[in-house]
Amino acid sequence: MTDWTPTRAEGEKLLAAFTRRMGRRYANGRNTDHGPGAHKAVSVLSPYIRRRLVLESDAVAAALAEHGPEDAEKFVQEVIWRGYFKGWLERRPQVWASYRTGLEGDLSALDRDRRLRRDVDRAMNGQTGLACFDAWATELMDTGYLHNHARMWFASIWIFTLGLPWRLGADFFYRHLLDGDAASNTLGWRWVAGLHTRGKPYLADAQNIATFTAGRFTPRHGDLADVTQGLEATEPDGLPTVLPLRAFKPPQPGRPTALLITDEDCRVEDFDLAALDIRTTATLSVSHLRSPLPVSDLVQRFEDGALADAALRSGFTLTVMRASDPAALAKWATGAGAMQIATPYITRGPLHDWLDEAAPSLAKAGISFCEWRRDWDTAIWPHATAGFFRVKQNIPHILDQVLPA
Ligand SMILES: Cc1cc2nc3c(=O)[nH]c(=O)nc-3n(C[C@H](O)[C@H](O)[C@H](O)COP(=O)(O)OP(=O)(O)OC[C@H]3O[C@@H](n4cnc5c(N)ncnc54)[C@H](O)[C@@H]3O)c2cc1C
Repeated sequence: MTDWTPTRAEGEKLLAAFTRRMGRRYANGRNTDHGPGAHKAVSVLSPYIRRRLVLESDAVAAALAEHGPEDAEKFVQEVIWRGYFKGWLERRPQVWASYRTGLEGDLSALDRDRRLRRDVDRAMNGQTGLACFDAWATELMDTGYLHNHARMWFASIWIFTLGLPWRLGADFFYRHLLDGDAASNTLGWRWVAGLHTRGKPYLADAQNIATFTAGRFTPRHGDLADVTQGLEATEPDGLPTVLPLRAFKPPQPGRPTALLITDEDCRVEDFDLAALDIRTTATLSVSHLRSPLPVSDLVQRFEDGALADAALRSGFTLTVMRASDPAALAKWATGAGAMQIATPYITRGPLHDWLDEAAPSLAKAGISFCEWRRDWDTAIWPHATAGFFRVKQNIPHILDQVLPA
């Protein structure tokens, strides 16, 4: 597959190599999971797109230029799913907060319930006896990647066949996926569980698995649960209200600035850095915040590499920080005489939570926290209030806003 070199150059190389496959070939072949080392029908760009080592707009522009709007339609839509999920969680941050609280509850239940712990351990270690599921668990841990269809089957089997708490499965993914993303992962699991499109759970079907693994796995029908109902009864109040997008402050030109680079967006060079009076620059590693449990070494290494690459491209000498004591952020900025921290927009997720904890010490030190939001997000998020359909209908309009004519 790929050696996962976490750089912008490697991401762009992968993008260039996959561009000729973004048309009909992608639309027809993308659902087949050929297994580790053979994911040729999909781009495997997600660890790069997730950190904006590759931009969604560049991937979409490449697909359209090579194949035209009709043949590139499916690829474009898939890339836009990511923006949809991110926008959806920005508009319903309550869902992220309840995931985190619920996960804490599920983890304490694991401490109390030996049988549950045994079953969850078996599932995570690929020891359930269900060949396809065990192979996906192993692939995830060994490579940090799983094909989209495998993610759907795996989550469905975890929830409905094995009867395990969905948040523990989402946490397992989040700790191991190189592309682990608070929005796509949490909402992907909720979608399978029937909590996102309420009442429509995703059913892992034996014949579908055999067909779309090209016969690598042939589970029997009786191995998998018949799913008649999702988990919607566990959230009787339904989805929370859609909130307005949160307000944010853009960096002020000329003010003494501390530039912060995180794996939220590893291309700070795209922003107008020359307008800022940059006094200090730091990378902040945050992957360990993904879960109360240890996050995989592959994820940590990818993040370290991506941050080092971003730092090198920024051209600044910098401090390497790890998100631990939230008060350290204000100390770093004031220590350099900065009055504002500038960073690409931080979406809902563990880093955002950590920054909430850092906010009182920043306010006390008189430091404003400033963000740049990319046009891509600004164009998609206003439509991310309900199902994907609303975004899909607006794709031509979104593309007009973000792609040069
Ligand atoms: C339970 C579950 C959990 C998931 N967790 C994550 C996650 O943590 N991070 C993540 O980036 N994706 C997640 N996905 C979405 C999807 O599986 C991956 O984005 C995709 O498999 C990445 O592989 P690729 O780059 O080869 O995709 P390609 O098919 O080549 O697609 C191109 C790009 O489009 C985006 N994309 C494609 N499909 C989706 C989708 N369904 N949702 C959101 N974006 C999409 C990705 O950025 C991807 O790199 C999850 C899906 C499910 C069902």
